[in-house]
Amino acid sequence: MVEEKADEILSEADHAHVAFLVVGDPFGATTHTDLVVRAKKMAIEVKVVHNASVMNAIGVCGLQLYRYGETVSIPFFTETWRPDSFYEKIQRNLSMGLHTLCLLDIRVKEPTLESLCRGRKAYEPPRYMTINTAIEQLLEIVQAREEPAYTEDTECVGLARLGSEDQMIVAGTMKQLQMVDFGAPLHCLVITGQTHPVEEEMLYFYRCRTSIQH
Ligand SMILES: C[S@@+](CC[C@H](N)C(=O)[O-])C[C@H]1O[C@@H](n2cnc3c(N)ncnc32)[C@H](O)[C@@H]1O
Repeated sequence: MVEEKADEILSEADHAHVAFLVVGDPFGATTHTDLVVRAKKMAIEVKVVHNASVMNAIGVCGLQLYRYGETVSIPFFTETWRPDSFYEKIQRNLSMGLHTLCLLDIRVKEPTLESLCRGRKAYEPPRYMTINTAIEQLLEIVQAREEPAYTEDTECVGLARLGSEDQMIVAGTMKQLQMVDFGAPLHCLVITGQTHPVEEEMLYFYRCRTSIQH
């Protein structure tokens, strides 16, 4: 709705107070910033209540928020659509020694192919990308590259259900993390850049061992 029918949200503000609730921080997504820009252009007063975001909650793994480069989003690959534009961003971050936060695709309310053809409303079951699928796709796109920015031995941190009682954080190589069952969504992944000794000390607590880490 915020992407396609923002006008409906904004036009209500003519005669009523409108609240727009988001997951995470309102400025954790560009579409929300766009909504504020449009509201301001229409002279609608905007008040923001900030919230915790995945963008700062990942600090829990010990990698310093100051030492991250551009965040990337990893979409589900399909048979015919396998975009890899995130690769250059990861490469750039790693060349500067910076960490990369990878946000993983969420597919909810996706119309089924059948419903699109028949004009009836039916949706695919929701899908949330796991850390395992993200790593599989990340490794697939470096297969054909001569000097890949990362390999299956690159250090990463996988984080699941951040902020909940059963959050799970495991540090290890891509190959190691691929073997871990992170459980229910949401998942995200950090590709580790150069680390400071204090970052290493903290990562030690989450290092991939034979038992599952919490
Ligand atoms: C498009 S981002 C939206 C972020 C949100 N606006 C915020 O500020 O937190 C959604 C992605 O962030 C990551 N994410 C959000 N919350 C998370 C959590 N609690 N634990 C792990 N990953 C999370 C997942 O990869 C998820 O698919």
